[in-house]
Amino acid sequence: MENGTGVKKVKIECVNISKYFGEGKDRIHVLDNISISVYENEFIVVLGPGQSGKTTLLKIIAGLYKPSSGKVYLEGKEVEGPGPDRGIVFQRYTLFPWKTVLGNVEIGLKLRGVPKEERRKIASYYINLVGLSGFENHYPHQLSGGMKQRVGIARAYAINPKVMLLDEPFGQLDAQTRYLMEQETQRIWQQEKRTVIFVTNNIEEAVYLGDRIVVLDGKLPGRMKKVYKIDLPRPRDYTDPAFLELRHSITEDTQLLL
Ligand SMILES: Nc1ncnc2c1ncn2[C@@H]1O[C@H](COP(=O)(O)OP(=O)(O)OP(=O)(O)O)[C@@H](O)[C@H]1O
Repeated sequence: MENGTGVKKVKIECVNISKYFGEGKDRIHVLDNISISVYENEFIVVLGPGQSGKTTLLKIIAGLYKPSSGKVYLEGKEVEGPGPDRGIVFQRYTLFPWKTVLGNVEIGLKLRGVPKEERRKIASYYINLVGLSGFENHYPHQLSGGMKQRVGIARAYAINPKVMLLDEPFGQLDAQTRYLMEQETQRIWQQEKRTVIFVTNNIEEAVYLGDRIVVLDGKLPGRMKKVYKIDLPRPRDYTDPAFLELRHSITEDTQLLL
């Protein structure tokens, strides 16, 4: 995170982001004055209950929505639309059903005109990183939910984005698979550091993964309620007393909201 001079480099900066949808009496105020600086290689978790504007915030950072006011900067440059410098993993599986695992992971590289041999090499590396070696020629319908999200993560990594944006990627998985995927996410991130913004409504997941947790208020418009710094060593352990204590105190702090 530090650049050798002890100064942390800001990767993403959200400045006074507010967002409204609709007009007149149908106008909904979804986000209010959100400001966050995310440092290089930091793992930021945005934690909030359903309908607190988390996905909207992520889509604004992705450039898929424009903020009603405020600005997002990536490495100091204003975000004006989507781009390959941001890799996105959504809650719902967004794989192409007619493409194999390899085809799905390669797609971003193919679109950028990376030659076949090179893209195969890059895709194979990331398929291996997410633990799917041997499944290159499988189609999405042959994969479990956890495996599909692994493909989504490999695909996002393969384009070598500056920032990874993950929107409740494990929200659809059963509890067991979710734990496994959280552990895998931590392992992958420790192996291949990236700046990550990870959205969830799950406190335990937030404490397990985050360097910092940004808590959004429970009712619309989403406002920043509190920011926690999580200094627990990695790999983290769900049963470690320090982990449980933090989880407990964040739950107590936010129980009216979550
Ligand atoms: N494209 C849109 N058009 C109109 N309203 C929208 C749009 N996207 C989001 N909203 C409004 O914003 C509110 C918050 O949605 P958002 O998906 O950002 O919240 P969230 O915290 O991610 O919720 P969840 O955890 O349930 O996915 C929604 O209730 C909806 O009213």
